[in-house]
Amino acid sequence: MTLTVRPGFDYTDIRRRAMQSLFENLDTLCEGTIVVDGDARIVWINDRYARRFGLDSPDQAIGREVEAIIPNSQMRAVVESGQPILLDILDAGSETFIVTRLPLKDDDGKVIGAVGFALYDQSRPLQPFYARLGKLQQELQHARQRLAEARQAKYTFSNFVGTSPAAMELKRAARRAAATDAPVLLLGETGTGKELIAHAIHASSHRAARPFIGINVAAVPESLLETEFFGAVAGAYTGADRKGRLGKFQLAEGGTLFLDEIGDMPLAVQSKLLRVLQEQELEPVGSDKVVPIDVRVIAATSIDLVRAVDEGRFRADLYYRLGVLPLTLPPLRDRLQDLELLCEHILEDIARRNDQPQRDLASDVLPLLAQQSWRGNIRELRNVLEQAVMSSDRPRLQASDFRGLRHTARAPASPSKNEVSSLEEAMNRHEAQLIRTALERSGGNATLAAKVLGIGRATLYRKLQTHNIHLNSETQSQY
Ligand SMILES: Nc1ncnc2c1ncn2[C@@H]1O[C@H](COP(=O)(O)OP(=O)(O)OP(=O)(O)O)[C@@H](O)[C@H]1O
Repeated sequence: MTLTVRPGFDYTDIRRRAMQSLFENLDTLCEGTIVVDGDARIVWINDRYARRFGLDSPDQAIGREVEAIIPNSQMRAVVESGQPILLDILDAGSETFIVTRLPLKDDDGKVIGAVGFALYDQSRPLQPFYARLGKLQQELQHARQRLAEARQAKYTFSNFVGTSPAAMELKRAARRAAATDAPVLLLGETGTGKELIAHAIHASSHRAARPFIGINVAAVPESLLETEFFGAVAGAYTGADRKGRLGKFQLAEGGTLFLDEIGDMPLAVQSKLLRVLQEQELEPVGSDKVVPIDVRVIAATSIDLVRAVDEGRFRADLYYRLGVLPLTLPPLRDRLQDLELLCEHILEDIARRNDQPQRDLASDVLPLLAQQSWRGNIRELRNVLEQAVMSSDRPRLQASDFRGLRHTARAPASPSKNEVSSLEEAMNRHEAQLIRTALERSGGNATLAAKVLGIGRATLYRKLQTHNIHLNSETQSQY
């Protein structure tokens, strides 16, 4: 067809010249030019490109399948699909090219081949972009790695120090829980190691390679809790921001979500959480689409959850759902047998963190520590040891370095209200109970138990006989 839109101008000729000039310019300016036929066999390749791929002359390439000369070539894909690849990176062994590939069509529009131009090699004009890209990629990789590390479990069961029967039983039960996928409810006073055990359960579960995400329910303002948990789509007004954001459930996908202080969760959020746990899917705030989730939940609380249920502050159905595997962490005062080991472990940690030699404890310190009530449990023990380390230069800490700790025996438990008996009988029973408790808490160490009770060791042995209390051979060997 001859176009004569404007007299004196042959548009077909101009188009032909434009194409020819484009081809010739690209051929001269480019690192390489290649033309293949409908079977992706090389019809033409320029000198420079042929040499790049180890040929002495372009003739050696003619008629051969393009991949035989350029192993990663995508020319066949262009021939087969008829679609251009306008910008791509061709990895050619030690070199990388920016390439463009166009299909060649006959007058009927049938694909009869393709032409490819290697625009630049990376050592030339794109070098600054490559450098920048490489740097950004490296930064991204580091950031991803840091994030992945932050989302890994920080502790394993080996970090849970303790060999007392109570600690061993807890670890056994927690290991059993780790082998299942059921929700776990960690109960216990503050500082007993609930968070540590949550990490350890995740670390030895089949989800270990996936994220561990923790959230302290009590620390998040009520108005933000829903978004924090379930996320929000862009545009949903959540009081925090208008941008969409992922919730902790989505961040924990495939892994474990640790809900600390679950007892502080408002009732409205409890209902939504229950639905999510039941349905295994959630709706981000402001969205009408459900997102399936695969997350194992470990919840923890230091409040009396049964009482919260009785008082209507915590949903009974959620309590049962979360409490499939309840684990109660023993308070420190019920495992004083572990006191020495814990102190050693904590003092070692303090020394490592401060890059100082490790301190140890004089013989009068453990009995003093054993007398404390430890309401803050191991966290409080750590604080007390840290303070003593800071306030003293002695390599062996003395009782006098523990200012603020009092030498007082803790109040004994009160006898049951239902018991009615003679005073002598009650006193005897009470004394036996006190001795048993002291022995239990001092891990069977009679010297420690005698100190806690404020009596001599000989007196203790006499009383053991009177009350027919036996020491097993394992604990006797420590006296
Ligand atoms: N058995 C243990 N062995 C060693 N360290 C422990 C042990 N239990 C707790 N700790 C340490 O005591 C501190 C408090 O533990 P953690 O935060 O796990 O307690 P928690 O029960 O979750 O407390 P809270 O209820 O206040 O959140 C941490 O530094 C933890 O590493």
